[in-house]
Amino acid sequence: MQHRIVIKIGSSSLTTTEGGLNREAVSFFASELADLRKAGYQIVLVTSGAVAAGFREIGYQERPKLLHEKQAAAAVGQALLMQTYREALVQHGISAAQVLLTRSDFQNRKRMGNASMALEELLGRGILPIINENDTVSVDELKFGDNDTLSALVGNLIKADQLLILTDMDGLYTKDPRHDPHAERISKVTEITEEIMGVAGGAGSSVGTGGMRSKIEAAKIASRGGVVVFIGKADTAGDLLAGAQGRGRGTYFDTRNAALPRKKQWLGFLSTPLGSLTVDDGAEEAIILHGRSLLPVGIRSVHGHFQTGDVVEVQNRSGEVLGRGIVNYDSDQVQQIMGLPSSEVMKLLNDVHRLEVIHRDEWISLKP
Ligand SMILES: Nc1ncnc2c1ncn2[C@@H]1O[C@H](COP(=O)(O)OP(=O)(O)O)[C@@H](O)[C@H]1O
Ligand SMILES: N[C@@H](CCC(=O)OP(=O)(O)O)C(=O)O
Repeated sequence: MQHRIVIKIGSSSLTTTEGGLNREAVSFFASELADLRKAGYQIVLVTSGAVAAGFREIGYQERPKLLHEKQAAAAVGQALLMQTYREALVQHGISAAQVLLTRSDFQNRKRMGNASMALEELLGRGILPIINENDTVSVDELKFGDNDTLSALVGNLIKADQLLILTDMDGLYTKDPRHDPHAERISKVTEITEEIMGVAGGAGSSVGTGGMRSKIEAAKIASRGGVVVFIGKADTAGDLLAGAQGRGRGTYFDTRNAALPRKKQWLGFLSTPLGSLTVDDGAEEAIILHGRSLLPVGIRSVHGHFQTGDVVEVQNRSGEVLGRGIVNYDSDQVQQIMGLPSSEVMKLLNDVHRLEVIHRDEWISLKP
C-alpha cells in the first residue's frame, strides 16, 4: 500500500498580515502537495482558512470573534477557499474534492464508516480530498479550533502513516518562543507526558485557534492510531517532502507504541458516555492495575439513563475519571445489582447473559 499522509494547514499559514486569505500561500502548498504526490505519497488535506477567506466579503473589517459571525464568514469563505485550492491544484493536474465534517460525524460509527468509504473511493481514483470542519453547524469547532483534532481523527480513520501539522512555528519549543527568546526546540517526542503538555501554550496569532496545546492533543489522538505526527513549518520549496521524509523543520512525535485497536480508539476519543458509574477502591485496583472486567460488586452508584450496549464513564470515589466502557446492563438493572456478589446477581436477575457490567475487552482506561 502507498504511504498515506494527512496534511493539516492552519489559518496562520494561509493568511495575509491583514488576516485575509493568502492566495500565494495556497499556490505554494498546491505545488508542494503535487511534489509529494509525484514522490508516491497518497494525500488527504485538512485545511483551515474559511473564516479568513470570507469575512471581508460580508463586510467585517477584521476577523470576527462572535460565533454566528464566524459561522457566516466561514459559509462565504469555504467556497472561496475551495475555489482557490482548485485553481492552484489544476495547474499541477490535480483534481480536488471538498469534504466537510463535524465532530459528531466521528461520534457516530455509521457516519464514520460512510466518510471512510467515500475517502477511500476518492483516493482510489486519484482525487485529492480537501477536508474542513463544517463550520456553520459546528459550534465546538469555532469555539476551540478543532481542526488539529479533526486532522488526527482523519488520520486514524484512513489509517494514515503520518500526519503533518503545518503552522507558523517550526515545531514545539520548551516555552512559547513568542514570549521567551531562550526557548529551545524539541526535535523528537517519544511519549506525550504531562511535562510535554505543560510546555504548550495557546494560539500565537490573532487568526490561529488552539495553539500548540491543541496540536499536542491531536498528536496524542493520532498516536493512539499508530500515526507518526510532525508539527512544523513549510514555507520554502521542498519543506513538505522533507517533513514527510523525517527531516522537516519541526517536532516529530513518534509514539506508535501507544497505538490502540480501532474499537478502543473510538471508545476513548469519540464515543459519548450516556451515564457514569462510581466504583470502590477494590474495583479500581482490579480494573486499572490488574486489567480485569468490572463486576457489580465493586459499583457504588449509578448516574444517568443508559441502555445495554451504551458507553458509560467510570470514576472512583474521589470523582477521578478512570475510563470508559460498554455496559452489559441498563441503568435500572445496574441500580438493582450494584454492590452484590455474582452469586446474588444470578439469583436476582432471571436472564444473566454476562456477569461483568463492563467486560475488559470493551473498556479503555483514561487514567494518566
Ligand atoms: N511551546 C510552544 N512552542 C511553539 N509554539 C507555541 C508554544 N506554545 C504556544 N505556541 C504558539 O502556537 C502557535 C501556533 O498555533 P496556532 O496559532 O493555533 O496556529 P494554526 O493556525 O497554524 O493552527 C504559535 O504561533 C506559537 O505562538
Ligand atoms: N474551520 C476554521 C478553522 C479554525 C481555525 O482557526 O483553525 P486553526 O487555524 O487550525 O487553529 C476555518 O476554516 O476558518
